[in-house]
Amino acid sequence: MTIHIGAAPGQIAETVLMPGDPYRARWAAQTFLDDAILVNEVRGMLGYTGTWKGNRVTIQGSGMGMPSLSIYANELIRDFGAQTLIRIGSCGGMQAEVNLRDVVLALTASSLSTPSSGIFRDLNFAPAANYNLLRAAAIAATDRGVKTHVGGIYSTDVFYDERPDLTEQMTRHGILAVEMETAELYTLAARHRRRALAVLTVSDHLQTGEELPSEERERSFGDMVEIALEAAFA
Ligand SMILES: O=P(O)(O)O[C@H]1O[C@H](CO)[C@@H](O)[C@H]1O
Ligand SMILES: O=c1cc[nH]c(=O)[nH]1
Repeated sequence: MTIHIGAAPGQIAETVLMPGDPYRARWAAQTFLDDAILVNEVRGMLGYTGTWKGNRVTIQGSGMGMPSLSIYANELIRDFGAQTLIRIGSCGGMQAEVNLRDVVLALTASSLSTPSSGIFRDLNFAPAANYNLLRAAAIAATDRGVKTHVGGIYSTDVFYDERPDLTEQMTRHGILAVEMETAELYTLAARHRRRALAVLTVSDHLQTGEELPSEERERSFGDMVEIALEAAFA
């Protein structure tokens, strides 16, 4: 048990999927895991542990933004021994070819700052995915026939952005999508020698203003969860 995760020792699996939304953690556990049990509800940040094809998996909400994810990822790694951490999140498309429902596999995550920025100071550390997870996820997505993009994403601190110039620069430099957690997840994984990946679903588009209707989200998010599970145990 830690300050933010009430699970007993041994209740967290070595493989952890991390959605921002705790209700997505519950839905994914109930939909994809066998024998899922609730292992955390501190602050309503739900976590479940069960099995997928016989493999133990925990699905733990991270909350929104890098400071929140940083708390959960740190405790999962340092106190519960998590080895593989895969974010399953929504993102906003930033390129014309990145459409609603597409999956984005984050090769790298650029950011203006992360909770780890104080460590790097003026060094531009490049947070990057684990290659084996990324490759396995790309194969799983192709096998499922899901339109998938692999490339750089942008992890921002603010959803309501007052710096449109930053979005413009990111788009200009080929960044595929924006979300709010991956840069810190990849940085923590590098620091602690763990495997990390972000598998994202495009839920809206910054240039076109399109949004995925809520009733269609579940099917699209389902592809993302299964790609993450297949990559974790490839
Ligand atoms: O759908 P999740 O995983 O929460 O991810 C995205 O959605 C939230 C913003 O609405 C941020 O957490 C962002 O990263
Ligand atoms: O952080 C996010 C997540 C989804 N869509 C966005 O535009 N931003």
